[in-house]
Amino acid sequence: MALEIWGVIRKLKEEVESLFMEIIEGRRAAALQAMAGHIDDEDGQQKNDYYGQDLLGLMLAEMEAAKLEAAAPLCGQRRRRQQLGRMYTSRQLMDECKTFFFTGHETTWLLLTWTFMLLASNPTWQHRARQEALLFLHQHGDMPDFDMLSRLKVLGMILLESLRLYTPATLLAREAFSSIKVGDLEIPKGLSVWVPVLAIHHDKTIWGEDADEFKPERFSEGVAKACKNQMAFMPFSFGPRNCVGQNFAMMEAKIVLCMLLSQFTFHLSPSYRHAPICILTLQPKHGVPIILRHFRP
Ligand code: HEM
Repeated sequence: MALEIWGVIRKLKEEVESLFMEIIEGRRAAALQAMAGHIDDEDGQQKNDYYGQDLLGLMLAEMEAAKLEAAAPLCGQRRRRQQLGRMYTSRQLMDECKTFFFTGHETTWLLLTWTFMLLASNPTWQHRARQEALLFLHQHGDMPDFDMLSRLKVLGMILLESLRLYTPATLLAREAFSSIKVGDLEIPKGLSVWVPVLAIHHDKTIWGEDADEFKPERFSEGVAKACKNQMAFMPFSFGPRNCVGQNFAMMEAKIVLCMLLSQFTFHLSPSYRHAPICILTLQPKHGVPIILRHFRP
């Protein structure tokens, strides 16, 4: 049985990797074709956006630039690029794509899924969120920028409370590279340390007796005032390996919420069964069926 599972995992891994490789090679081929047809822009400068402006495009353009520089006589810039390790192989590029896809996709859909469940079960907060979204869209139109989105206070509080109660990444794993002492704890070299984020987010000694309740107002004056120790709120982790996509994720979630709240009301389907389970991330075992109704202001 165990061997069978490893076989399935290996097959899935190969499938995912060949899919990413196909995307990368497809992008490269399209860029080469575009370059062959149109080398210079109006100022006679070589264009560098043939690969596209998304993350994959930027990484491919950087790889190409590093390759060209490697072929040129050694200069300061070339040395700098090599120092920064930008001479990626296609395999490394594919690994980067995998990291971003898996860390960025599932976590964000889980944040949105749990937030819709919470709003559908809390009509008062749903109403407050919709009022804010409608006012925001009225003031800023369809193309809000990052600064504007950061002013969405009610939606921000709701998302933080959702990240606290149903944090997508339920635990953080680390390994001690050397023996250290943390408070009273002696941690020997090589020990695996798991930080139980979900349990910390529900700890009544930190958040109060209402720790299990949905109360976005606890974040009305920021994270520092919401609990006894602001390090206890860690949906995106802390330190040098924390989430590089956290601002992007919050921005994305606010845009999706604004758009849907302005057009629909949400109600939990009677078939909804509340069953969060941890499969690395915190997922609704039976999904979150929601009934949408067109909203007319
Ligand atoms: C609600 C959404 C998200 C949550 C809750 C989340 C959570 C986390 C957490 C807890 C970590 C640290 C893991 C650890 O320390 O072991 C992490 C790392 C990471 N996240 Fe996110 N993430 C989210 C969205 C995103 C998005 C949208 C992206 C990319 C666009 C992203 C990219 C990454 C990457 C690349 C890392 C690894 C950073 C490193 O190892 O240096 N995440 N994320």
